[in-house]
Amino acid sequence: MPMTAPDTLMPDLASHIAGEMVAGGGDKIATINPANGAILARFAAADSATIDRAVGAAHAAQREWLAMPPAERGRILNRVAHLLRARTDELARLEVLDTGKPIQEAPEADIGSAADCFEFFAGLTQIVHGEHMPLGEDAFAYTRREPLGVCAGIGAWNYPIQIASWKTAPALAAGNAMIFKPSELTPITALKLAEIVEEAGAPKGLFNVVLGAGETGAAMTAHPGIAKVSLTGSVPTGKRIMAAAAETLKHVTMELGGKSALIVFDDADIDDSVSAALLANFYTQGEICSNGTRVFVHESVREEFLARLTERTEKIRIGDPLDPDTQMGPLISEAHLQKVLAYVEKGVSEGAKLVTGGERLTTDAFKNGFFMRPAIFAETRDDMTIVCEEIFGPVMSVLSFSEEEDVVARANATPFGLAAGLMTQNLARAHRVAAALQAGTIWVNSYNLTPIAMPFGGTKQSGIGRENGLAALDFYTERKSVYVNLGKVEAPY
Ligand SMILES: NC(=O)C1=CN([C@@H]2O[C@H](COP(=O)(O)OP(=O)(O)OC[C@H]3O[C@@H](n4cnc5c(N)ncnc54)[C@H](O)[C@@H]3O)[C@@H](O)[C@H]2O)C=CC1
Repeated sequence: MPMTAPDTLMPDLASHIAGEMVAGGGDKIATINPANGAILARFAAADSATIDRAVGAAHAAQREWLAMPPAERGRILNRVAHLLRARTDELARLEVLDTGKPIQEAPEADIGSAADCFEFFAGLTQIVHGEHMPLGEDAFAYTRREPLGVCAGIGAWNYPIQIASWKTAPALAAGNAMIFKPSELTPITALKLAEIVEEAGAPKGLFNVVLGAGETGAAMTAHPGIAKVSLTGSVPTGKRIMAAAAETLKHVTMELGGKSALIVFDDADIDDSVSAALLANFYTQGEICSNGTRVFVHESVREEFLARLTERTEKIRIGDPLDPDTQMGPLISEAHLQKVLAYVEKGVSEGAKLVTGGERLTTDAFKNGFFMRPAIFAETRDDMTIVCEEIFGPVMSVLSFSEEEDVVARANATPFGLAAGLMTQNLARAHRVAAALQAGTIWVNSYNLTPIAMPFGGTKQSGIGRENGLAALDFYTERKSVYVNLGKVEAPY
């Protein structure tokens, strides 16, 4: 049993392969609590020998898994959902320690979403089946929907167990095995998920977790025994993984970054619009890929909107993320905080008006953590850096507009296409604008809700493929066509 080092909260972590803790031979990495900078645990990155071992275990377990009746596989995935719910408090606390997100959020948005996902895909194991094609008297064809084999999942740090589940549940439901690498910044809860999947009755090795940073992810992407890579991460990492996956022609799913728009029309309910803008920018400290960070407000309601928005933003309670009253915790790391603060500076230097926030919190309660006040910029232009680039922190840009056609064109003028939102009471406008916006998800009179039944994913440079919904199964299966001839074989020779 590993010992807890005197300066860490937990014992050393290790990759989880076929039910065993496997210390990798790679770099030593520490995961820290962003609320106070303390080291939570250390681990060694998985090296290529460790990844080989995970791939071997996954192939063996996948054969066993596939031999089980689909209904039995569904029962096991349902047990995973049940165990996740039963352990919500413990898992939510770990997620908060590792990510800094407020404990107000984690039980539902993180652990609840993970459980919902296993439950949804548990119900689908029996419908992963093919089609029959009649071809006349003497022939027919049918398709089989077969799993890809061993899939790799690579995660970001903002929603660790949710990302692990959104990849693993559909992969397993379709008959695959999964090797998951959480972000090196947030490795803890994926390891808990591995224990839970085994406790639920899945064959050991069906779901493995390898720890490490980019090098480990790159070794997974290059591995010939892995059939698919599903990434949640930034656009530059997505491009690197896609290029590397081409060497072995792997399937890829890419859940990448965004710079989404939220459009507030003049007939929208103003308080609801402010609520949507807050949810679209400041939930999880603004560290959400689908955030609507370009808030376009109709010029006739802009002043009123901005006043109410500022008032509510200044009341957001920032503090210890484990305190149930806290509404915003620290950013994930010192480096990330510095990056976000640099964007705030850039906004000011390019002439945007900083209406509120944007500064680091340094008083006693905050001094070793990575806290900042949520920032709102007004008087922004479409060409400013803060309006063009993904910041991935609590920084909102408010822009104004007068014409629907013009605002839709401006909302679409970005290489990203993950999500968008619109606030209006006009039904025809809602559907017209939803159709015209170039994004994978559109929220009408809401923002950032991701029920598992609804497919989620990006267009343009925000991604390829979809997670969740029935759609996700397409990205974890292949169709095999079987042509059956009942007559004589006709040949011209
Ligand atoms: N579309 C979506 O569903 C979501 C997208 N994101 C995006 O993720 C980004 C923030 O997360 P980060 O962890 O900072 O992203 P990142 O791109 O730096 O890292 C993501 C993961 O990729 C791994 N990685 C890095 N280099 C790699 C390589 N060459 N080969 C294989 N793996 C590699 C990292 O270790 C990490 O596990 C933002 O851009 C955000 O928009 C975050 C959450 C959801």
